[in-house]
Amino acid sequence: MTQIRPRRSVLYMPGANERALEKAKSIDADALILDLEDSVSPDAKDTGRANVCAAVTSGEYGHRELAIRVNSIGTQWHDDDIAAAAKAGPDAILVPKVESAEQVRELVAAIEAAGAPESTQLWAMIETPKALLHAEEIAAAHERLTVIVMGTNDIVNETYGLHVPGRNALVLTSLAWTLLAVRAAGKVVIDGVYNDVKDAEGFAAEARQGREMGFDGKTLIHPSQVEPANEAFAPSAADVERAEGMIAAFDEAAAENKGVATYNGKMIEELHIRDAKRILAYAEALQGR
Ligand SMILES: CC(C)(COP(=O)(O)OP(=O)(O)OC[C@H]1O[C@@H](n2cnc3c(N)ncnc32)[C@H](O)[C@@H]1OP(=O)(O)O)[C@@H](O)C(=O)NCCC(=O)NCCSC(=O)C[C@H](O)C(=O)O
Ligand SMILES: [Mg+2]
Repeated sequence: MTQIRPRRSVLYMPGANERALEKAKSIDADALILDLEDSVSPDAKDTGRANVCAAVTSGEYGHRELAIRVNSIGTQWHDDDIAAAAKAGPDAILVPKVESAEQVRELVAAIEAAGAPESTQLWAMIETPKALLHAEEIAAAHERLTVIVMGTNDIVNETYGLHVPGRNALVLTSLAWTLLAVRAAGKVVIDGVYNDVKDAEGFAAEARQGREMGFDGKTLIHPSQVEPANEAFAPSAADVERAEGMIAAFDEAAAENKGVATYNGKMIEELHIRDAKRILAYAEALQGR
């Protein structure tokens, strides 16, 4: 079982917001996206860049995975962002609005040329119609690309859609499609943000929906969303108990040379045991968090 890295809660924060960067040291998110793109105004880009690089090199964020979201390819800030981020060496450099496998390969070459440490992964956002149509090639384009992040705000914007509870149109066109493409490439995929920071119920419903679809976690915009995201995407005590029971029942059947068993009246085969073991590995990875 490959090492599981929990990414239940992936909290964005504006790189120019020093209070948020400070507060994040005590927020129980699995990962932080230190943003230089949409949440940072043009006149604050240089300050944001300096802040996020200092945050990354401070070593004060404990187990939290740190990603720097740079500005997209072709913007006036992109090259300086890549150079500074590569030098700071975060766990990941997140690039928005990626639209092709060729761009992924160019980005890997750029962060390597800028001296990024081996440990710095590339994460890409899929958030435009062209990116969605190329999701499969993007996800499979390079082994250094390990995580895909959904940009649902930009997708709704670019498709002239509406933000509605249940995200019907988004689920059918963009979310399910990208999830399949990323899983086919054996990568990690994180769901988009929920914009109404005051609507805890709506957030919980959307986080549950993302969990049921198979997303690995959810990107967040406010600290109040962290705990409900952690709960939605982590195996519950009941999940762990069921996984242990399934494995025990299957082992008993296997001892009698049977390849199929039942647990609580439901059929279990090898594929169910693989998932049960993944759940136990995930629960173990969360121990001590
Ligand atoms: C949305 C906000 C602007 C709301 O901010 P504010 O009104 O300050 O919220 P609160 O007063 O409730 O804040 C309470 C305390 O929490 C701190 N805080 C708030 N947000 C964050 C955060 N994201 N990370 C860390 N800390 C945070 C406040 O400083 C308060 O602290 P204190 O009172 O001193 O204890 C704000 O939440 C915000 O800026 N959120 C992030 C916005 C962002 O990063 N947007 C970009 C990503 S979304 C996106 O682009 C997705 C994708 O590209 C797409 O296309 O979908
Ligand atoms: Mg976006």
